[in-house]
Amino acid sequence: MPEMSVARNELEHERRYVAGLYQRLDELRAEKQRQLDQVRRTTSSGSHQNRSERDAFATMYEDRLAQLNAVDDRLVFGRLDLDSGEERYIGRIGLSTEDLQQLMVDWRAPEAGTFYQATAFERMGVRRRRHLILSRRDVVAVEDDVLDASMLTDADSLQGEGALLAALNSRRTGQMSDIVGTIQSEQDRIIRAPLPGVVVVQGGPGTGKTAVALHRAAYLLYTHRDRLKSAGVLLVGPTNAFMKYIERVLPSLGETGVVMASIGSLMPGIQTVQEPSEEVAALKGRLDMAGVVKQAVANRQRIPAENRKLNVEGSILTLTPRQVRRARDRARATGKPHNEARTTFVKIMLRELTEQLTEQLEESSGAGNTADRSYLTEDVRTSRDVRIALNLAWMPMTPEKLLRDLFAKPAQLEAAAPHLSDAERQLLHRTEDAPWTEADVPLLDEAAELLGELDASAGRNAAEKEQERRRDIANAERTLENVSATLEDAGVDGVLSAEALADHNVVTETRLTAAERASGDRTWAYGHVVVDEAQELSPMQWRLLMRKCPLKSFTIVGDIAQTSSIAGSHSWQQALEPFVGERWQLEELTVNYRTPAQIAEAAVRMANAAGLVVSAPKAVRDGRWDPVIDRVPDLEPALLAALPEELEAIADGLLAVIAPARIIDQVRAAVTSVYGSRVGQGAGGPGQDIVVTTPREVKGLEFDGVVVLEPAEMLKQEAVRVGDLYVAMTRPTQRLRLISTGEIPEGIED
Ligand SMILES: Nc1ncnc2c1ncn2[C@@H]1O[C@H](COP(=O)(O)OP(=O)(O)OP(=O)(O)O)[C@@H](O)[C@H]1O
Repeated sequence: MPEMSVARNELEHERRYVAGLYQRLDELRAEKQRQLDQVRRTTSSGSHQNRSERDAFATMYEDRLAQLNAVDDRLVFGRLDLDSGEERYIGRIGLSTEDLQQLMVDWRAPEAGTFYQATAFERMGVRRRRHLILSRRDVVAVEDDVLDASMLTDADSLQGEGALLAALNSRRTGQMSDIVGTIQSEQDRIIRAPLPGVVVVQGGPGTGKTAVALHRAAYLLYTHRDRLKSAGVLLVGPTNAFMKYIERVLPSLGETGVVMASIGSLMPGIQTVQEPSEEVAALKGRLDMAGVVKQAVANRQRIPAENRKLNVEGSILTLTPRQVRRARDRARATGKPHNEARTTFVKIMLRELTEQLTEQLEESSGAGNTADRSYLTEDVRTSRDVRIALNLAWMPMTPEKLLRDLFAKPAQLEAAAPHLSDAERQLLHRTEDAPWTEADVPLLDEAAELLGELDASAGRNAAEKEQERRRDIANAERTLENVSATLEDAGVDGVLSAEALADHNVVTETRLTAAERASGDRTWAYGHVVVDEAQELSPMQWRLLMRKCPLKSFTIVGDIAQTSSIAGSHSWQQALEPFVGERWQLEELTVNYRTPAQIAEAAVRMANAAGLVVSAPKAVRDGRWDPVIDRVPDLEPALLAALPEELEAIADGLLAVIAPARIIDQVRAAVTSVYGSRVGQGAGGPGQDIVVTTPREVKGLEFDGVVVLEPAEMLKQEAVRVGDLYVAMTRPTQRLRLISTGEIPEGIED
């Protein structure tokens, strides 16, 4: 047969197969919808068990339906032809026929691993790897890697090059997409690394660190469901804009159970802004701030300087410093947090004061008079003087109040941080009504740890809630016992047994509640934490994250060379040593998938000329353009003149104008005056194809075209690092233009 018609036949074959997969997906969807409607129609008889039975099923069906809907786009992307003769299709989820014939394997299943790992040198039983390139539901192309010995190629060559390049060249939308069809083997190794321990993924710009972090979260949830279903996975990124940029990736991989949070939003109920001063952020990020917070709490447990007279219903009692000190020491010895230990302190003090009162009354009314002690205790407890004295000695305290006072009242800061210089204390000073910042979050969390629940009854509520949750789970378990084997629930993998259904139900029940409950609970202990752009974290932020995962199971991704915050890290060793010692493992990503070679090389030359050692990942592709450089007398007219050309070059793709913070407002105003509502912030919103932003905000994002304004200023701003300019120059997927009224930093021009 001529080659062309072979190819056409193959394409036809795949089209038919893929159409069959979609048909099965639609059947499952319809079935789930029907089951959901039925459960919703069932009126509950009102008993707790019936209601929770119904809710458990409704939740399970909703969850499945959401998953089946989310995987519609490019449902399948690969096929393996194995030595055994088996043809194995790889897709976003597993699919089977009604009688349990496997139609497609989930990409995370062990049987799918070879799709990403097999090379011509190490075939792993694979004869041919086929990439299916879909547009919506239709197969538009197939691309084969033939791995048998007679066609031996370079083992390092990229897998599915055509599919990969098509993905890399596609226009950016302001929302990251998954890379599940084209994961490369160095990335796959990291995605499938074992769950325990700390894995650090270091890689230059565009090497897929964020992509790897997200796919790893999905992989871990799939592979270690049993361990992670109730504890959950936390994914932390640098900013809200970044979280928005990546928010669709996990659902498209069929995962909704990950708690995603920016570093500034980790204190439930507290809204934060960026810390306006870098120096303040660095100071608040220092590990010794933990000691300052600790001292501030201790200072709220005060010994009066002298005796104090207290009026209790006309009797005058004496409170001595010695009494307070003894009660304080005994309360501290409980090891409980401040607000909880206060109960002990108050109990001791009330007892002693009641004894004093009893003695006084006995003396005045003659020995042998046995006054009702409980009545006297009440008198002491409700005395205004006593209340004031006990509060002065041991004030109940919220983390917010502690920190507001600490930063607004110089005397308190001096008492808590005598080791700081006057200048440092001055940096921390601010008014009581100042907004919370990202750098405050670890301090608030630290304070919350040391203070504990404000209200003793809050502890009781938590205990009650926990009891209720156990009751719910017990109910769910009874529900499952009641499920008859005839209830053939067609799950994603076809008809399930009653046992599988039981498993599924428990998973669904606890996974959903885990994610929901975890995100509102400051003290939640996660089973795994993924940290993106981790180079920016201050030591105090690390300390906070380490508390969130007592098992110390972390995936940490970042690039030390891109650190732009002065609170951030200079080395992974330095960042992690205080928390996990040497117990972490470094993985590196070496290929730049985002930036064309000409632009990536200019960024590296610039970094090297500025004395920064950067890992220079190998760029996958050449671009059409060298970086364009404009030296101009006036910035704004030059920018406005350049924009039409840039927009045209990227054919209505996404364009970012990155400017130093000093001029960002005027630049935004100038661009908006011409382009109006097309101009957005962050990664851009719907209908917005131009973004005006600072290097700091652009971290982790990417655009088809980038215009960098005043590059020399971005370079100069950072005394020892070129982070900002390096970050800005490595954002484009197609085209870079630099506009400067001053110098062009060394190295950019070849
Ligand atoms: N295997 C792959 N297949 C297709 N696209 C990929 C692959 N790996 C990475 N990419 C794409 O390359 C771009 C850069 O990836 P990503 O944002 O994860 O890089 P990064 O290392 O986090 O970069 P930075 O450090 O600059 O934030 C993204 O568009 C991503 O989808």
